[in-house]
Amino acid sequence: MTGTRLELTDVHAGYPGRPVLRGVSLAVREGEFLGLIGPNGVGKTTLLRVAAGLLVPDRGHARLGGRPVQGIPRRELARQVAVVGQAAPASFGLTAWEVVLLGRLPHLRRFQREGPRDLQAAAEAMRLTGTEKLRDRRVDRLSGGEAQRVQLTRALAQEPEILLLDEPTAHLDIGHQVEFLDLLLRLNRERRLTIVASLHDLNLAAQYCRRLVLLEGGRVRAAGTPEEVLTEPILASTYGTPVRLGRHPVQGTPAVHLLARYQAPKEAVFP
Ligand SMILES: Nc1ncnc2c1ncn2[C@@H]1O[C@H](COP(=O)(O)OP(=O)(O)OP(=O)(O)O)[C@@H](O)[C@H]1O
Repeated sequence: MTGTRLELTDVHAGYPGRPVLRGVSLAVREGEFLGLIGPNGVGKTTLLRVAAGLLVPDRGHARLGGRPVQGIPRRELARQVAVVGQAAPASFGLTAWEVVLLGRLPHLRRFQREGPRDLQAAAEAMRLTGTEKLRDRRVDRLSGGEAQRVQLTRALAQEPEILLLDEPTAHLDIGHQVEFLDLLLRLNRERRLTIVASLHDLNLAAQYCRRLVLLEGGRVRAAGTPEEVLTEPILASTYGTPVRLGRHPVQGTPAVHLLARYQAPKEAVFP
């Protein structure tokens, strides 16, 4: 029996004049790979920010290993939780290697320089994500996908217990999407890294996550296995568009087919 790593209890959170989460409760078990899904603006990023201790809930609690996230000193929190956000943090002029080394900061004392152990962790993370080729490139001159892979590398160099990822595949081509998610799954299974990722691609979410949490209206609309959450009625009402559910031909996981609502008359289609 594995324990709960991260727990949100009746969390209400948002921004001045804009309540977003209105009573979200969820528990993430140790070694779990949880997918967070839901329409634009529903609060996925906000939930991840609360979990990372970057946003204080107005009501309710976020707990990490049973302790209130807000009470955990910053550096200690950063040794436990790594975040890969949608927007890369400002890193003007830094090379990929320098950005990856930033992941070691929580492990260093003030003014302490990186030692062999830190250099090794950074190099190992680059090897895992296949970003060695980008090592000496300036990150502000990388493509969106390359920059995203460097940010994951920084997060892995941090050697966290929990990885929180906000739309990690947003800028990636299909080859890199699969490579990225395969890597996450491998880290999850082989190193028991606990992962929470917000994902818009419901098919990828179904293929990679054993459990999904669907947000709607600031609350959890559905939580469970992909089969339990990805149903035609739930998706149609949450996303406001009809869908058809099928099966992935190889993995057997739910496959969501979108239905175009506009049918062009045949004669209007150019040869
Ligand atoms: N810093 C902010 N100040 C004010 N409002 C914000 C801020 N950040 C986000 N919001 C608003 O809070 C709501 C939830 O945003 P959030 O980014 O959590 O949604 P999301 O589910 O991650 O969306 P998406 O799928 O589009 O990335 C949105 O209406 C957004 O406009």
